[in-house]
Amino acid sequence: MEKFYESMYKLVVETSTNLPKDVRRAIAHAKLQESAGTRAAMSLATITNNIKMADDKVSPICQDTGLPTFKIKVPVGANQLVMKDAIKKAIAKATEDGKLRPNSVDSIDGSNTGDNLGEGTPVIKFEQWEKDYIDARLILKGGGCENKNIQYSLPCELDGLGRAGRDLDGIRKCIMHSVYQAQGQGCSAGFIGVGIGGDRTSGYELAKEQLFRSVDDVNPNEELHKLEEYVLENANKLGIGTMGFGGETTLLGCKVGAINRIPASFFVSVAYNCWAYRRLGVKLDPQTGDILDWHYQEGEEVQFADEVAATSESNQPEAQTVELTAPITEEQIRELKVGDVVKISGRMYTGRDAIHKYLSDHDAPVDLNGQVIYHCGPVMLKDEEGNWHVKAAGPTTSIREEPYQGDIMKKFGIRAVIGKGGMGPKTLKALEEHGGVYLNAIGGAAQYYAECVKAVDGVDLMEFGIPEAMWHLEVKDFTAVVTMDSHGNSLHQDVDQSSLEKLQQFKEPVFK
Ligand SMILES: O=C(O)C[C@H](O)C(=O)O
Ligand code: SF4
Repeated sequence: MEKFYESMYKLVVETSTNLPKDVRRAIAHAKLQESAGTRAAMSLATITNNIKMADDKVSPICQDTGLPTFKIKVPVGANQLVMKDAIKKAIAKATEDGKLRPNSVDSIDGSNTGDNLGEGTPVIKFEQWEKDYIDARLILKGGGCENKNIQYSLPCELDGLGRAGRDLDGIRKCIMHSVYQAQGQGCSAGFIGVGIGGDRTSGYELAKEQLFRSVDDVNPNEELHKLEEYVLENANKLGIGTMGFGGETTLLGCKVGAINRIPASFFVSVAYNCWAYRRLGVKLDPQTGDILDWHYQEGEEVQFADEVAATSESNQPEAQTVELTAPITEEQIRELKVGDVVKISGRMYTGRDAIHKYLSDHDAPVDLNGQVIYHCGPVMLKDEEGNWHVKAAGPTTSIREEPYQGDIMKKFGIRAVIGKGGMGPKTLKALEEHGGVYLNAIGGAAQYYAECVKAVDGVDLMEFGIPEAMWHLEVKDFTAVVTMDSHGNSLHQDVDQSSLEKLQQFKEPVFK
């Protein structure tokens, strides 16, 4: 097994940096559905540029490299303890090399272990089988989409769809609802794995297991196959679109599995995966640990080309492109409207969960008056001279900062926040009162945004760990879309409302 460590390192790096062929095809197909010049087309162009950049630089597709989860099938007699040790070593090395973000955080005191190793991380699950080779699969599922997983206990009442009973049609309603409730926050367009039955634990387990299926496989169970096709076709009529900006494609794949349940329980569990659907697998020699073959590599390879990700004014007559450099004035902010494209140059500060909590009851380490806060937890590497470099830096889900955001903007005079997925009514009200704007960046486009960062000028609050610290970034032409303005408009509120209306057309029974 002398090669097992090396093989696991390769698996981790490939999974984080090179999107599988089946996923690329689904994204390429989605891109064809969108009309040129729309926000959805612009987002998808950014996404495909980003996939290519990650390829070229062998760098993380998205900065959130998730909770590494390995599923390993072994022949009888294979030493699982040796494999576990080698996997942990490979994870620590990939973290040190900037291929994974240090993502293992103590749940009580918030400290980051720095190497992705810790109680419960990574997740490694072994299973014995009769075959004579090892099958190792890895999924890197980020937190934003993980937070959009949902479990239904039937019967239940669902927004827009009414009663979901204990039958195939009730299951159908739950799955349609799961796509609606995710909106754009899990970096749509997404993939869902659905587990029917089991208990709360095994139901979710089964849902995640579905994410290891190939995007283009055909479910051998005829009823489940029909359900998968139905959901894929109809979820795309909800109009949520890429990043929740509206558009033709909301869902890229739906896979459903079923296991038995006990009479009192009837769970439908949904695992939501973002477009950055990073899962790969290898077939290994059980003696040497050498890679014999890679999974998910069948079919055509889509190579995305560099392209200009632009919105044209013909589709959004009122929209404008505005260049901004901090410090920004209230007057400049009040001129912005939902739909405008903003290009930021100069300074911005990262701040996510720990920083927002900190700022709510402390002074800021820097003067934030007129400044821009970026909801981002980057992958950073320090060079030999002690200088920091950004390796991946896409936005994180902003709604988690909803309890703090408005108050913090007012307290420190912050004029713009950048994130993804939008924020709620409390922030919208604060933007109006204070003169602030919310800018939506393209979730998962971590290479694309890392390229906009020209220098790292400093860092504060490093005690929170790399993803949570306040990084001072010097950026050039950092592009994002105004989705909440200072006039009370929110694209997120509008898309949520219109998709709820569209969901209602799926109320009537389909599967008897
Ligand atoms: O943690 C992050 O950087 C992003 C997260 O995956 C998210 O989608 O919010
Ligand atoms: S930021 Fe988006 S693409 Fe990245 S892990 Fe989170 S949900 Fe996925």
